[in-house]
Amino acid sequence: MSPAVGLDAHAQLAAEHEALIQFLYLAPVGLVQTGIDGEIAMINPISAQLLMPLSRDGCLTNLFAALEDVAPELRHLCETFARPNGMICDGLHIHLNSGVAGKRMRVPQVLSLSLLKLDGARLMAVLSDVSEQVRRERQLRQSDAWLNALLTSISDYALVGLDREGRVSDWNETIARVTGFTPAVVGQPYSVFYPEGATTPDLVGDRLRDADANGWSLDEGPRLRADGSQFFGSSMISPMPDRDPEDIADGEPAYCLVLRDISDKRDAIDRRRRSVFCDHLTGVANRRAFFEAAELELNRNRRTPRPTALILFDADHFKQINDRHGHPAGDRVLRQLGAALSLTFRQVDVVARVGGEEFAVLLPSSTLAGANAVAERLRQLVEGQPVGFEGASIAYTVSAGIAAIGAGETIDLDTLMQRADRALYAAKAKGRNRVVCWNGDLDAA
Ligand SMILES: Nc1nc2c(ncn2[C@@H]2O[C@H](COP(=O)(O)OP(=O)(O)OP(=O)(O)O)[C@@H](O)[C@H]2O)c(=O)[nH]1
Repeated sequence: MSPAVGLDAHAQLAAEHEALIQFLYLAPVGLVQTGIDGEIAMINPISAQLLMPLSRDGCLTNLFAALEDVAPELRHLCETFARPNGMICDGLHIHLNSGVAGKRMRVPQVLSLSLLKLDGARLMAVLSDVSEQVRRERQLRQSDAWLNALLTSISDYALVGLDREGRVSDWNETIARVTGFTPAVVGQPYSVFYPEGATTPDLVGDRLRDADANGWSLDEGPRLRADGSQFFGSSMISPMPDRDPEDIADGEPAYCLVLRDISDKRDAIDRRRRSVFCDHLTGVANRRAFFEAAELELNRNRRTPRPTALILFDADHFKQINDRHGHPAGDRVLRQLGAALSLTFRQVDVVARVGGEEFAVLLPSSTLAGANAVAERLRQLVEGQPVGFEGASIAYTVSAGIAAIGAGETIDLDTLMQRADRALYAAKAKGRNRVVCWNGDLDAA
């Protein structure tokens, strides 16, 4: 090798060494190069900052000595490392609180140390402050422990995570305890906990929107266990706190459903509800309950367009029944009609007595044709079932008028009621004991 070439190579080596030193100094982690006995040959500023609080006399000359109080095993670990090079320890957590004075915030509490044997004479240590990460992990473990304690100790609540579409996002013991459902329930809409007719896909979505708008949505009524048996329950849905809907991936929990078995409170709840919202004679909803429910449904309808139908039923020649058999007999007929309506319509339909012998039924998510079919079934049922009263058999019939809101149509409740009323009037005019659906011609007539 000529002297000139040797000089060039030497200069290049020196430059590379300089660049390496620069890197070590600027690296975002603590780096310390030591001899095999821990004597420090090079230390970058971050390491110095992390290790200085550990130094007893204020000078850092030996890594093992600096860490003696908090990681006394380190020296022995290196001495017994037999291989010529390799990783002596990787991400060893060194807890500083016990040996180091000053536990104020910002003073590192936990260091992570990786120690690499470079060759027979040199070690390289990589140090970082992982206090925050360890604190978060501990917090997470504590929250998990709390949650587990809750999940194992509560017996009459089921805590169900729901995804953005209202599907069960994960399973836990409380779901099994209250409903008997296995992990196979994951991915199913939460209506799986409702008996048939107690909710519809539209209502499932409505409750989620209500929870978004108001912070929560509560409903009470019959609930279903996995074995098909029912219980009286309350369902409270609330959006997961502090979660941006945009950030929630498919299948991740977006809502929390608290399903509670309140069978023991059913009587009290029923009594309270009946006294405010039920018609005292027939037990179906009263006028007030009907108009409240109908307004609510039409508001939902405006937000999420879908068909909704309204049927008005009126007992035919009811005055004659009263006149011929007496008022108590008339009352019996009205009670029987209320019961027949409750049995014929779904639980999501609102059956109400809105006048003396007039009943209204609001059918969410139903078309005119669908409502017509059920109204006709009810008409035939009444016609074929005379009411027994004090030895007399009282045959009677009903007439019905139906109006509906098509998906995307916006009609207010007054207009809907007027249309159903006109259809009912037409049914009476055509001879009674029939069902008539509203159409534009009725308005003209
Ligand atoms: N028993 C009983 N009768 C009632 C009650 N409320 C209203 N009525 C009676 O229902 C009858 C309604 O009579 P109308 O409005 O003339 O109607 P209708 O006889 O049914 O004749 P159409 O409706 O035209 O077929 C009246 O006689 C009322 O007194 C009630 O709670 N109990």
